[in-house]
Amino acid sequence: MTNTAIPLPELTGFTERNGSWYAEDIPLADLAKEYGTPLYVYSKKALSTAYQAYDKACIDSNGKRRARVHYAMKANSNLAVIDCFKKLGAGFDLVSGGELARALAIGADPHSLVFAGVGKSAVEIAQALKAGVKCINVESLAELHQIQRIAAKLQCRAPVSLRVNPDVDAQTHPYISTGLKGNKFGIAYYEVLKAYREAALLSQIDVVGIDCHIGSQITSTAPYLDALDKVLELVAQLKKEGIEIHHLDLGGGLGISYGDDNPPDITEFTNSLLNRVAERGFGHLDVVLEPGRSLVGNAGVLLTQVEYLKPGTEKNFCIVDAAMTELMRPALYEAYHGIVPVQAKAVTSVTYDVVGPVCESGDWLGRDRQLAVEEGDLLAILSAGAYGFVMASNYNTRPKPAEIMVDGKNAYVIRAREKVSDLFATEATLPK
Ligand SMILES: Cc1ncc(COP(=O)(O)O)c(C=O)c1O
Ligand SMILES: N[C@@H](CCCC[NH3+])C(=O)O
Repeated sequence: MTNTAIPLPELTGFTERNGSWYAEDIPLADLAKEYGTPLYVYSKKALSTAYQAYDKACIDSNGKRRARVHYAMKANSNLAVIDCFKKLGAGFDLVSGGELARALAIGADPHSLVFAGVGKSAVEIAQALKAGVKCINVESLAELHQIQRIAAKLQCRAPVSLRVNPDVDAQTHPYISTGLKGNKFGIAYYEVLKAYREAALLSQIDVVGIDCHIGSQITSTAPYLDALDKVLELVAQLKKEGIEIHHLDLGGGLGISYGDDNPPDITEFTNSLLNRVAERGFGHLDVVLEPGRSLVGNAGVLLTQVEYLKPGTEKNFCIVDAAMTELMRPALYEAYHGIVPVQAKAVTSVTYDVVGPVCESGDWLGRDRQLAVEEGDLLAILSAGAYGFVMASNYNTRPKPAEIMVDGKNAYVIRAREKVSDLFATEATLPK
């Protein structure tokens, strides 16, 4: 039992039965025994359920598709995860040449790829153009001209959307707000029309859409609707000027529940946005949605073993074998993740800070948690499917953990644990 005041998030693929936690039909303890810890475990059922919730709202009551999901793979780019979404019909939102390579490696249709990012390199722009992506989301005039030059050199045309910075407060952690005028992202609202006029005159540029993404872990629909209204005003003005937009990219950012957050339900949220687009008379536009976290966040847990219990006068520490190197969110954003013992134990519960072995006091995974645990027990850190493994590092020469996908009674290794020797295999000492 965890006696924290914060409730556990609602989970699809992970359940507690008679005091033991399962991933679908497999006890988490069996996975830890077979594959070791720390270990990322994902549920295929949870991925599919979240995707289907979006897809349901993307199709109107007459069976017409009004929006498409382009999964933002930065949240979790394991090939098995992105392949699962590809098979369900998703396109992808990419932010680097590396992510483009992943999409191509699973055979994604280039026309299902949107390439975003505030600082795309010339090499990445050329890679995207050569691959034939659906659209490059442009974040500055300087980048627009860079794309024009590269497309001229490659003798191709570049399909672009301009990313609008609507100056809307997404009411999220300041590090992951992207739609305020003080953020580095997008083109300032008052400069967007001018930028479109300029884009329309460039020989290699095809203006195909408009884009907006206001932040991440957003738990209310209101800021989306504010941003959407502002974007649609621009689309109307562009139409008057003869600049036709074909698609409207509303970005991602819908939050999940980590415990006591209360984000809107995926289908309701998507319906609110798409209904607003139709009400304002823009139902003819193709809508692109770029969710990341809301598709994968609650589809993954991080398993870790208790190494030592260290009682103290100020604090009691539960020292585990996972750290900020496996899950950086608490250290970076003071983010909360539910933590549960994988098998309930009849021992006294104590308030602990759950911390890792890394040499930083910021290396904590949970603070002030009531846990009934003994050394050697397993803990599951919940809601770790998004921005978990992808933000892992090798700090302290720690190998990155394995990732496992559970599908019913079956478990697959979708990434092997790194070997320590791989971590310095490309380094060399100086010649004598
Ligand atoms: C442009 C863009 N699209 C989509 C996303 C996905 O966001 P989230 O994982 O919050 O849905 C992000 C990340 O914030 C982003 O920067
Ligand atoms: N890494 C962040 C989200 C960043 C979203 C990408 N723009 C998190 O863990 O919450």
